[in-house]
Amino acid sequence: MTPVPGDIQQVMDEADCLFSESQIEVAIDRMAKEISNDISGKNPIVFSVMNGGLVLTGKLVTKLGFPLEVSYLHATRYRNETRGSELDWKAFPAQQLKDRTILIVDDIYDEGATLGAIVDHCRTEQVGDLHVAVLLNKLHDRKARPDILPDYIGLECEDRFVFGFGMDYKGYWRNAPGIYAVKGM
Ligand SMILES: O=P(O)(O)OC[C@H]1O[C@H](OP(=O)(O)OP(=O)(O)O)[C@H](O)[C@@H]1O
Ligand code: HPA
Repeated sequence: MTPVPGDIQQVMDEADCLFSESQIEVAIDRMAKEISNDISGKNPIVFSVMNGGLVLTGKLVTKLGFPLEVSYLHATRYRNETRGSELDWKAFPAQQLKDRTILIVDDIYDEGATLGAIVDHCRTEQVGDLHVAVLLNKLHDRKARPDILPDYIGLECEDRFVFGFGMDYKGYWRNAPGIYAVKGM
């Protein structure tokens, strides 16, 4: 058996809980209502931004009571680190995006470079109608593309490294049911 790295359990034990599971559920319910008002009846494709968007996407789509397709894309720039670097496109959307209504779903809007690249790709592919949903907006003045703001934001947090509900600490704790901040970060 490959052991879990030594600091992983300790990070959870010492973390500050920023949002509980029930607070997150309330936020997702609100997002689902807002999204339904905007794209119900538009035959959208919902793209989960892997890996972080996985948990929110799963929760969110069960609350959208109209026909839609679910798919994924994978753009990553943190690679299990706590600082982002250059963006690596691991999987572009497989579908034709031209003239489609698209909903991009991700866990966190931090510096925004990831979302910026995804929006640029969607525009290049001439999507019809583009919407972006994120669970968490991290509040700071380092946004790479201040012109791009997600249409649907679940919660806002202070400028700390967070994990849980899709977000990882060194690849772990995406499965944590709340949102936590690493002690001292
Ligand atoms: O706003 P930014 O500063 O660009 O950061 C946000 C992005 O970073 C994380 O992905 P990550 O690169 O960790 O990939 P992963 O989800 O596959 O771990 C997160 O899931 C977002 O997609
Ligand atoms: O604070 C964060 N936590 C986890 N993943 C992230 N990706 C960007 N920012 C973060």
